Amino acid sequence: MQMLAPAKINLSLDVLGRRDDGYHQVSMVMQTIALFDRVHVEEVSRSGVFLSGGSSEAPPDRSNLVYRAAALVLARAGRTGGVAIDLVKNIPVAAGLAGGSSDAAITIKLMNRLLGLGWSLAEMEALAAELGSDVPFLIRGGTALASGRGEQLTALPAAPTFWLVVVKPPFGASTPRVYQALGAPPYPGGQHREGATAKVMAALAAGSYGALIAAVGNDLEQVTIGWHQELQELKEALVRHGCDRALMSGSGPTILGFTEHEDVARQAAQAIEQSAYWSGYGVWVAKTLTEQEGNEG
Ligand SMILES: C[C@](O)(CO)[C@H](O)COP(=O)(O)OP(=O)(O)OC[C@H]1O[C@@H](n2ccc(N)nc2=O)[C@H](O)[C@@H]1O
Ligand SMILES: Nc1ncnc2c1ncn2[C@@H]1O[C@H](COP(=O)(O)OP(=O)(O)OP(=O)(O)O)[C@@H](O)[C@H]1O
Repeated sequence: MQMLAPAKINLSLDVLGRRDDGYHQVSMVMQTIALFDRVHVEEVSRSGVFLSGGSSEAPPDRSNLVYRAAALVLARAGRTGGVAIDLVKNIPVAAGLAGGSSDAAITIKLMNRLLGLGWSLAEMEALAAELGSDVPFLIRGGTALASGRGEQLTALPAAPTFWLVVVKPPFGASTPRVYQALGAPPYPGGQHREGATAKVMAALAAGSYGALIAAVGNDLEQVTIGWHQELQELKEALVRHGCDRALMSGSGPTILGFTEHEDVARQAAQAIEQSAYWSGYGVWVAKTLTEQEGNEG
């Protein structure tokens, strides 16, 4: 039994404050996109979790979120049997695209089905929250509002379909380091400014791509782009090559170019790929997914 695990992007990421437990209070609009890892699971006679595949940056050992998700499901379900899992990585690692979180979410969904556990989506989301803040959203995917530390979800109207040029620099960004560097409020821009999330939600309610790309924003950009000025240049290059807007995803360092047109996305992607200046940068083109499309994957 296998399923595709989609990458996620943040259409907005407002950091509202720092909590006592080391996390930050956030309000963000999350969206899945058609850039996928693949997870294959089957039952085996030996007990335990047997993981293969992965990549040099996400090796198939006990540190892998797929391993941790599978072990958690077996323990919580009280099963003594075993599963063999093969992971094919395509989503870049430590990129701000929540690849590991998506692999973990899909592992929970696959094992729920394979082992006939009968858990509801809400039950799976609760289990997912034990593995990371982004994991619950990836149980359903599509377009959703995430609050709390990112684990409290509210469904939103599906975003109008659009295309993304996804550019991953040849370096990663550590999510805890980025949040730590942001520190406590007040943040530049003012503590009581209207964040991007409210504007993105209004654009989604209106079904307007134009309003949406005017509204997108990410409070963590200032940290990661502050460390890597070339990311600002990359944003400008994507707009120069035809994208309507460019934004960092999650804690970065991946930069997204937004366009309604597949051909514009492919041309912009090709321009970055062929430029010696951006050598070593990984480039993908992906469209947005609805919850329904994610489930078919
Ligand atoms: C940047 C985002 O990907 C945006 O969607 C998420 O906010 C981060 O989600 P994630 O990678 O699943 O994060 P977790 O694995 O839960 O947390 C990793 C670390 O990031 C920091 N962290 C994470 C989420 C949050 N709301 N506040 C935080 O300060 C904490 O230091 C935490 O120990
Ligand atoms: N299956 C996996 N895929 C990717 N990374 C994994 C996996 N399992 C464990 N990891 C570890 O988790 C870290 C973060 O991985 P991931 O690719 O999900 O980060 P990210 O794209 O920055 O996510 P986020 O947007 O949630 O911050 C990696 O540095 C890696 O060591």
